[in-house]
Formats: sequence, structure tokens, C-alpha cells
Amino acid sequence: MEIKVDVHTVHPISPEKKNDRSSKGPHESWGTPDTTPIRNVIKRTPSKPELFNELRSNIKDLEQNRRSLFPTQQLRLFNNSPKKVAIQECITELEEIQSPQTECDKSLCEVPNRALQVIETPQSPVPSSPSREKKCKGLRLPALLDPFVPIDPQGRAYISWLLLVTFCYSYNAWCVALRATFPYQTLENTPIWMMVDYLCDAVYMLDLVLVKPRLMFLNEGFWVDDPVETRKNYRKKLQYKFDVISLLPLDILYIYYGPQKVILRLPRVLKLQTFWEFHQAMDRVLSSPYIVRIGKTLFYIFYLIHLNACAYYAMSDYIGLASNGWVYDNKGNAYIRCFYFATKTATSIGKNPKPENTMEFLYMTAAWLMGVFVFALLIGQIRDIIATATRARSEYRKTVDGCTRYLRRLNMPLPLQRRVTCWFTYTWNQQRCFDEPSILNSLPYNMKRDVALEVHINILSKVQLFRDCSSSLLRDLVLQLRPVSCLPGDVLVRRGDVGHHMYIVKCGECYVMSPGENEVLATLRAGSVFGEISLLGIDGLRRRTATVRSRGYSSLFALSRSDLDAALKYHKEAAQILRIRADQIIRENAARLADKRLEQRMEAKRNEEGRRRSLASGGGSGGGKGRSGRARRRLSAVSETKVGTHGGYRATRADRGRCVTMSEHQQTRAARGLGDDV
Ligand SMILES: Nc1ncnc2c1ncn2[C@@H]1O[C@@H]2COP(=O)(O)O[C@H]2[C@H]1O
Repeated sequence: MEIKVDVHTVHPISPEKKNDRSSKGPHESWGTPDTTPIRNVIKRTPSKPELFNELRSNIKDLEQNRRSLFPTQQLRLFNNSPKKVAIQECITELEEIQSPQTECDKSLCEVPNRALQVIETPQSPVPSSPSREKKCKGLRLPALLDPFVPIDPQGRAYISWLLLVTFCYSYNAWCVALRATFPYQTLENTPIWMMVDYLCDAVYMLDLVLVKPRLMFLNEGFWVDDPVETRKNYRKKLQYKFDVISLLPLDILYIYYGPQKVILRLPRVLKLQTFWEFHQAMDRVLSSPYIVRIGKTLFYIFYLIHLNACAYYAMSDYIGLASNGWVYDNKGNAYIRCFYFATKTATSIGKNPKPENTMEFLYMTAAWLMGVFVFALLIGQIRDIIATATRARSEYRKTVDGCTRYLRRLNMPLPLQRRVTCWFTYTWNQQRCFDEPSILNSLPYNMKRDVALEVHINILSKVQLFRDCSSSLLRDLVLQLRPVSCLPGDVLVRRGDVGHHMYIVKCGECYVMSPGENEVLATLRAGSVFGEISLLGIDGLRRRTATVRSRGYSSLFALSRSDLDAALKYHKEAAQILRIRADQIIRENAARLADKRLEQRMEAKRNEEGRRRSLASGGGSGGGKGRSGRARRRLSAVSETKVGTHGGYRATRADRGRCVTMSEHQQTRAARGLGDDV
């Protein structure tokens, strides 16, 4: 029989959830894929005890169901109904199964239920494993050494372990050849060499037995952490075979050949896959993986030279040290001299000692061929890696150079050229690229959106519009926002122009200018929105109502008219908010204008009064004094009103009905994120 077993059956559940299980399918019982995204459902034939336990839990669930469906009173009502009889029969049958009668059944019950073991994994945040029980008793094991805990192949612990194995591998790879050819292993230091050897072997063994078999893996898009499955998965791999062969205990033959026969440890070099795995993992986790890639290529280059040096020494020793002009002359440090010789032969043709016999000719030919093909390839690889690492910067340089050359060719004014260069520098420093959206293009839509949200969430959360509307508005718009950088004094929108974009201030400050551009109406800071009025299609307001300038360097997000229209079609509340805000700004601007006009009129009146007064004083009339006294009284009354409103928003008779006082007005602006009045 085949049943579906959730390999995450290992998740502990709360009592309420346990009750819920009865009403759900086998997979739903652990939550929908939304709440527990990493889930495995694999088919495997359960063992007898597992089956029995499964049945027991089903019975419990059924019983609970029965109790909730038919409370005692209801059961009394249906006392003799055929339904009740059927249910009771069913329950008796299940109870019979539930209580193990035979010895065999009893023994089955005692078998620990492996399927229900709770295993600590990244997907089961509340684990309780046998190892956890041990921990409670004070036996604390690191997760990597706990045989009941599966290992996350992308976790720090595993990568650190890979580093240790790689270290042991490198030791074996370098030292086996070195000790087998050069006379560096002596009788005195043999115990030290052997101690390090067997420490490395212990690491290899732990890796084979304890670590790799617990490595979680992806199966049909789900992480599998079932110990049986992870073990099976490892054993299926070629890596497992290599790992086993690399541990062949050929050094038993030391008994016959003596511990000087280090070449018997050659199989240890076969654990190459772990070395690659480590580099792949580092490549994934490091912020600048180029260093790892260059390091790996350099390792190959030096290792090949090292092998050449060992071969040279072995041949020299075989032919006889200092026996001819080609072989090593047994002077100086043997390894350094041979390494130097190997580097020279691999990287240059000619000017090398002349080979004198077939063996030497063969060596030289092989060394040169390796230099031409292998080294050229590896050095080319390093060049590629460096080129990839600096590609973005070189592209930036190319774009800037191309643009400045173009402007120079067109004889553009120098200040304009300087502005362009300034813009390039600022944008590069801000974004490190010029086409930010295209970088994410290869990602699926949802992922792209999540990345964009994560990147810009700090600033977008400050935008009042997004705070007042449903979060889906932000999700709909986040990918349509285009970054824009501005230099000090740049005009972002000009009064009277047709509006194509609205903007969100990301950083920096922007000034909303008065119609004559001689006064700042408002200062817009991070999170403020502007340029939306002319996009809303309000009659008579299809052009920019004000000029907006960048105060210093600033970064903004631009949203096109079509994208805004598309979003507002589905987010009516946002359209409403924008309209209310637009209405408020228009009223404010109109009030300001009226205020200004009144002030101008008063000024003119004052001048007229002054003129008349001077004329009257020239005529010496007492009536003139009376008139100017009245005028002065009127003016002081007006100025008192101004002082009363604290020099702020002055309510006039004309707009008293529709305007608010300064303090109210400021509060409203602050609440709506309109920026500060200046
Ligand atoms: N008094 C003001 N306070 C804040 N923002 C304003 C003010 N007047 C105009 N704006 C903004 O400046 C923008 C200019 O272009 P729009 O008319 O499209 O939309 C305008 C508003 O978003």
C-alpha cells in the first residue's frame, strides 16, 4: 500500500491545529503553501509501525470529529437512528484496531514513530527532536554534529564545514606530491606528518558519514529534509563514490613499504568535488565573488606549477642530482629552485637549460604545451573575471566619455557640459548604474516587484498617498517608478507646461515656486509628491500650476501619466485622495494670490494716501489732517490683523469664507504631506 507522507511530518502542531487536521486533507493539515512555502510531499511505502501509528492518529481525529458533530444531547435524539448505529459500529471497529491485543501489536506500538519525529529545519521553526530532548538534559550538540538535524546546504554552518574540508583537501593535494618527491619527510618528523594526515582523514570520514548524508536537497521544487531521503540522495551521487574512494585506507600498506611511501595517500586527492562545492557556495554568499573566482584560478595555476616542480625534482633525482646541465644541481632550497624552474619552463620558451635525454625532452615539451594551453587559459580566465568585476564601471566610463565627446563636437556651452558631467557623477554615486530597471528584467514579475519594494520601502513608506490607500496601490506602482537625479537649481516641472509625469521626492529638497518665481511657496522633502495636478485631468488644470526646482542634489521617482491613469482606474480611493489634495493646493494658491493682490492694492492705497497727505500738507488744510488720520487708523487696523495672524496666512474679506488660518493650514499641510510653506 502507498500512502502520502509529508516528509515535514516533523512539524509540531498546537492542540487546536491538531483538531483542525480532521477537517483538512493530509497536506493542508500543516498550513497552506502560503504559510509554509517549503513543503515536501513524497510517496514512500510506510513501514508497519508507521502505518499503525497513522491509523491511531486517524482514529483520534475521528473521535474528536464525532464528539464535535454529535454532542451527547444530539446523540440522544438520534438514539435509534440507523446513522447512529452505523457510526457506533464504525467506532467499535476502530477501537478494536486501536487497542493492540496481540503481543506483536504491543511491540509495534512501542516502536518509536519515526514519521512523527520532529526535525529541526529552517522550515520547522518549532522543532523538537530526540537531540532536542538531549539538549534539555544538558547534552548540547552543535546542529552540524547532531545526527537528527538535517543540514541546510546554504547555511553558514555547512559552508564553514566545507571550508574545513577544503583546507584538508588542499593539504593532501599539496603535501602528498611534495612528500612523495622531495626529501621533506624524515624519520624525525614522520609522526607529526602522520598526525596531521589522520586529522584530515577524520574530517573526511565525518564528512562522509555524518554531514553529507544529512544534506537537504530540492525535489520537484521542495526541500527534502527526511533523513532517509537525504541519505539515499547522497548515496546516489557520483560524489559519494569519489568520497568513498578518497578514503581508501591504502596506508595500511605502510606496514610493507614503510611510512615514507606517501604516494599511498594519493586517493585523498579525489575529494575534489567538495573543493568545487566550497567555491560555488562562497561565490553565492560573498558580496564580491570575484575574489573567490580569482583565488580558485590562482590555486589551479600554482598547483600545476607545484606538480611540475615535484616532477622536475623527481626526474632530477632519478637521473642523478647535478649529473648534467638540465637537472637540479642540488644547490640552495630544493623546493624553491625547482618551483622557479617549473614556472620558467611553463611561462617562457627558450633561455631554459637544454634537455639532454629523452626523458628531459619529454618533460620540456609537456611543460611548454601546458604553458601554451593550460596557463594561457587560466590567465585568460583571470582577465575575464576582472573584466566582469569592473564591467559596470567601464560601461559608466564609456557612456560618460561618449556623451562628453558628443557635446564637445556640437560646441555646447561649457557650463552645460559641466552640468552633464555632474549629473553622470551624481547618478553613478547614487545608483551605481544608469538603467536600474533593466537589471531586474530577467526576474519574474512578482520577484521583481518584491525586490523593488524591498529596495525602496524606506522612502515609499513615507509617502502619505501610499499610507492612506490600500497596499496593493504601492505594489501596482512600485515597478513603474523610474529613478531621476537632479542637480542644484534644476527645473523639474515648469508652470504652464503640459504634465507627463508626477514625482516622489526620494532624497533632497525641491522648491515649489510662486508664479513670478520670486517666492518659495513650499519646500518638498523626502516622501512628498508633486506634479500630480496636471495629470488628473481636472478641467482648466491640464497644465503645470507651478514651477518646481531642485534645491540641491536630489533624487526622485517619476511616474508617467499612463501608469498613474492605469493605477487610478483600479484604485478609486487614491484618485479621490489626489483630487482632494489637488483641490486644497489650488485653493491655497488662489488664496495666496488674492492675498498678494490685496497687499499690492493696500500698498498702492498707502502710496496714494502719502501723496495726498504731502499735497495737503503743502496746502496747509486741517481737513487733510483729518483724512490722513482716518487713513492711518485704517492701516493700523489692518496691520493689527496681520500681527494677530502672526504674519502668516492672512484671511481677507474676499477669501475669508474659503481659507483657513495659518496654524490650521500648516497642520493640514503637515497631515497631508504637502511640504512646508516658506
Ligand atoms: N502650494 C503648493 N504646495 C505644494 N505643492 C504645490 C503647490 N502648488 C503646486 N504644487 C505642486 O507643484 C506641481 C506643479 O505641477 P502640477 O500642477 O502638475 O502639480 C503641482 C503640485 O503638485
